[in-house]
Amino acid sequence: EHFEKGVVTKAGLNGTGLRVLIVHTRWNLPVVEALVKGTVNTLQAHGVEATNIVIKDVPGAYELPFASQSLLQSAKVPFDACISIGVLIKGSTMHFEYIADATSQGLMRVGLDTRIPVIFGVLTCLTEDQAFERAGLGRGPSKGHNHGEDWAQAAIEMALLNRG
Ligand SMILES: O=c1[nH]c(NC[C@H](O)[C@H](O)[C@H](O)CO)c([N+](=O)[O-])c(=O)[nH]1
Repeated sequence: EHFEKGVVTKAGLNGTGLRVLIVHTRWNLPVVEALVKGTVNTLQAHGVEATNIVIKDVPGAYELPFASQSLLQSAKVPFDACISIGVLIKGSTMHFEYIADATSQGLMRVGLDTRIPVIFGVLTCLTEDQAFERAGLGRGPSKGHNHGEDWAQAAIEMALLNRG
């Protein structure tokens, strides 16, 4: 295991044969698209076949819990993990706080209720720059780090743990 930016990744994660659902929002789409790309590339780099990655989109972060639950429960072939991706950027009202809290509590509940690991792939940013940096699109001296890479690894690790 090595320690990088607070993420402890496990060496040797093998995702071959795992089926992963990705649900992403359309709000702040350029950042979301970079996060989805980082997630898919990392899943495939760890052996998850492209045919085993299903990608669906919803309007915003508030829709992520319902859509994740609905898609997990209606799947003809069960998923081994779900990665729910969105980008919340603080505006001038309290809207951000309410959505961030509802979405994080909701996604936690979906994982526990469906017994399928749901990875919290929602960036809760105070500024646009924070969002770009956490998608590896940093516009300053550093490009930042694409958190989709971490979410993909967490999904594989949790799916394997859940398989027992
Ligand atoms: O995904 C987001 N949804 C946002 N709002 C929409 C919300 O997620 C729902 O789609 C909407 O409230 C309808 O349910 C955001 N802001 O309001 O700022 C945001 O930054 N990101």
